[in-house]
Amino acid sequence: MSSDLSLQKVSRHFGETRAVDDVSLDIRSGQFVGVIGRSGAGKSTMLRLINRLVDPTEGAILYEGRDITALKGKALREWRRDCAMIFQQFNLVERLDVLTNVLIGRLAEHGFVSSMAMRFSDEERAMAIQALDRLDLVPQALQRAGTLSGGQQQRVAIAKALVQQPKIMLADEPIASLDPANATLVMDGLKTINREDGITVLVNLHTLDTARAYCDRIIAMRQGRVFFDGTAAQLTDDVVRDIYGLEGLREFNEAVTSTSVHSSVLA
Ligand SMILES: Nc1ncnc2c1ncn2[C@@H]1O[C@H](COP(=O)(O)OP(=O)(O)OP(=O)(O)O)[C@@H](O)[C@H]1O
Repeated sequence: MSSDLSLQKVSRHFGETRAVDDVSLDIRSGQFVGVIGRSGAGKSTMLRLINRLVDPTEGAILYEGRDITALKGKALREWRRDCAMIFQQFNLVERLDVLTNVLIGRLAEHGFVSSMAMRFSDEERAMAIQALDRLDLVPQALQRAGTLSGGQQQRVAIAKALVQQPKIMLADEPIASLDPANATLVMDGLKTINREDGITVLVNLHTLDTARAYCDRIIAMRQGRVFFDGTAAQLTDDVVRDIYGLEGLREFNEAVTSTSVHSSVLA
């Protein structure tokens, strides 16, 4: 298949710490993949490796057969546009309005001068409004981003990522700071984009039932390694207990009761 993402024996060490340790994965285009694991398991580092925010110590990452770890300059900027990143803390400019924040997602397409002036075409504005509409945020378009709720801000971040017209969306704990209702809206937004646009989604999550509710495939990491890679149905409590021990199962279940979200898309 031509548009697969492939991690081949990828490791990233920070001093003595093996944040990601000999990970090999093939991710088919259009999959919705959840990455779970305890704090420090290597989830963020794995997403950052794919987006090239960090470079691997060893191994290769291929996309459509091309080694993206070798990209530089314009090619690297294009790769970062192709794999949009969403962060736990939204990464918006709070003093700017929502529409402008979304349009900032288009800057990778602009030259230096037009970027500095933040000049956008009518077509780009229409694209941004359409993205906001898909996330039910048109009424907030002219509001300052900092005045929105956390869940709304995260949906703005998704709209901003959408106007990049990415092939992959990497979401690093996108619902960790949100209440269950807002978490559901954000996960539903990601799922809709995945289904309607065929964008591959890789999302780091710390709750099992969110991963089970939304993901075609769940990857569980522990100490930088992949310990489980399968479907939600295969990730039974028994498997979780084998992977993380009784304490791990309890920890996940506690997280589930405090922040569980349920998919309205899948309902
Ligand atoms: N820039 C860095 N410098 C040094 N150590 C790092 C760096 N980034 C990550 N690490 C270490 O690598 C390991 C994996 O961290 P990572 O953030 O990828 O885990 P995680 O599973 O995403 O955890 P969390 O859920 O807490 O974000 C941890 O031990 C962390 O301290």
